[in-house]
Amino acid sequence: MASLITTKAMMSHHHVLSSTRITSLCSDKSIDDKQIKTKPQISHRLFSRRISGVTRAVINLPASSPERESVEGERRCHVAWTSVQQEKWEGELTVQGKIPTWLNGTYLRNGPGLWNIGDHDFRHLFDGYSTLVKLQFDDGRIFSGHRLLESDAYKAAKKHKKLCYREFSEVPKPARNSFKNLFSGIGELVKLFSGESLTDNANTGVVRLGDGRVMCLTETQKGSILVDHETLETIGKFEYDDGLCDHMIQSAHPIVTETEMWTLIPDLVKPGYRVVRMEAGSNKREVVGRVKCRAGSWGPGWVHSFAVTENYVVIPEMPLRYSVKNLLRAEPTPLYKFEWCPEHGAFVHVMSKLTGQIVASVEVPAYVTFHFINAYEEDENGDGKATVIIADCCEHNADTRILDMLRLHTLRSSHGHDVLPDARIGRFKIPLDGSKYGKLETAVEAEKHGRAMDMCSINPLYLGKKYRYVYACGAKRPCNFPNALSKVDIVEKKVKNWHEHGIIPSEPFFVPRPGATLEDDGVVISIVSEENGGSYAILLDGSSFEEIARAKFPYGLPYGLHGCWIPKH
Ligand SMILES: CC(=O)/C=C/C=C(C)/C=C/C1=C(C)CCCC1(C)C
Ligand SMILES: CC(/C=C/C=O)=C\C=C\C=O
Ligand SMILES: [Fe+2]
Repeated sequence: MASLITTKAMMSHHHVLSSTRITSLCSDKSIDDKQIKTKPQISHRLFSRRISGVTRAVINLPASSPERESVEGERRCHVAWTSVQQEKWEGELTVQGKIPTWLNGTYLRNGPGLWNIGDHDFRHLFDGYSTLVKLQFDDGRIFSGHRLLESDAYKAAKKHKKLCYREFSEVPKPARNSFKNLFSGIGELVKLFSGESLTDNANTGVVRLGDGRVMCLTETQKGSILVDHETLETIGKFEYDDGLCDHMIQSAHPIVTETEMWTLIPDLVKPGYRVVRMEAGSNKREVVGRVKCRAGSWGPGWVHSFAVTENYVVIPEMPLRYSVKNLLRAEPTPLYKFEWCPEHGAFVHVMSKLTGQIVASVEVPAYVTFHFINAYEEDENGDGKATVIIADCCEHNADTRILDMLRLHTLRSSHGHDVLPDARIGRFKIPLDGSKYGKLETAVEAEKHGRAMDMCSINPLYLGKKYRYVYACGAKRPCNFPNALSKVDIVEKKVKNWHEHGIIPSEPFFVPRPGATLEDDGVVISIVSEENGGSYAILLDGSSFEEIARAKFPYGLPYGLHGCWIPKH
């Protein structure tokens, strides 16, 4: 059987893994002929298909695969939007350059990596099944691997060869029998509001909790799943022990420190958000306070992420709002489960972490953001009392088109075309003096980072504090998706960009050097999908933003979303 896994990788992963644990379909030398014949077939039925109009990259397919023949001569789509071809792989990567000796630990990245079940192709980037990728840095070497997360949604899809749970844009097909339909329609409604039909496909983020547990997340509360960061095995659901789960949804990006976790739980019935805190080591979230939405009876604003300062929680109320009407629709609307209601205002609320009281609630210009970057308190009078909250986010110029640009068909068919809507670093200024209005300004001229801005990270030691550097995906135009890594100095308003032709890099993740005193003393890690179907991990110097090292994967990895760092103990 032809395999892309190089001999070197096959030999060297024995350094970290016992051979019995190597279960990759292509890399395991120990599997016998029978397994070789059956396993890839099972895998191909689930994983490998032609996509309408375009074809998946074929680089992972065995030379003899019938799939290879059927795709020869057709246009390939970028590997970033191509499903992984096997459930798991592990091996050592060959490093070019030199990994800093202090970089010991695991970078773990989550993201949707499988976008089809049987004959059914998913519609949206956010629908894909969670695929974890690890880069384990060990004394200058990198041991790597990927693995599909064993969520109930993925396991059911694999077993029944069809979609069984509601994903971001996909809804399982109702039963065919029309008599049954009436009852099943009511049943579906009940299942939606009980959360039963919602996905637990935790494909968005991954965090290391203060007690060392590693949790994958998405926007459904069921989609909080614990994993083993070394084997990438799924441990099981994170069981919240607090009775707050009837609220079904959550922010995909909790804010986690060594001692606690903060998150937001939107309330679809009485539009608002619960602000909750969970102590490290606990499974119990305590409600610190509640924010009532300003836009009256409309659904709460979509809250993918939020921000904190040292003393406050910054809660966005975007004009892009959850829509119960759209939630009930089987077919997606242009804005999926949301609706755009700028006429009802855009707001930002600020809550005291200590008392749960709202200390500011301001109207701001309309905005669209997935990701807050950071926030801090500014003391304009120099008397030690905060007068204004600064909150920065990746802002899409209040243009909701970005949500639909992330449809897989668009991503696959428009590579190289300049169709990516402009984005910027949006800076909210929220006065703490009771003013009605806050400001939203462009922090740094967007042209300097190619008018794309998303998937950000900062030095985690500056969380909630005055800071200077943002690492994010920017662009080298023309492009249909952020295709560069950018380091933005928001104080000096300077940008350093890193780009190679045809690439799609994932979130640049900053890891500080232990003992460093400068904010940008550290490295930036990203995983890059290449136009030729390959992929590599890249390490940039946090200060110069120049390449320090790279390590090629023996196969192409799709785009991924967010990552975390787990230091070696
Ligand atoms: C990948 C990513 O960034 C976002 C994923 C969001 C998901 C899976 C949202 C799912 C939802 C449902 C399945 C129904 C309820 C609404 C909503 C939270 C949007
Ligand atoms: C990948 C993305 C936006 C890119 C646009 O420029 C958003 C991802 C959101 C979820 O994590
Ligand atoms: Fe996100």
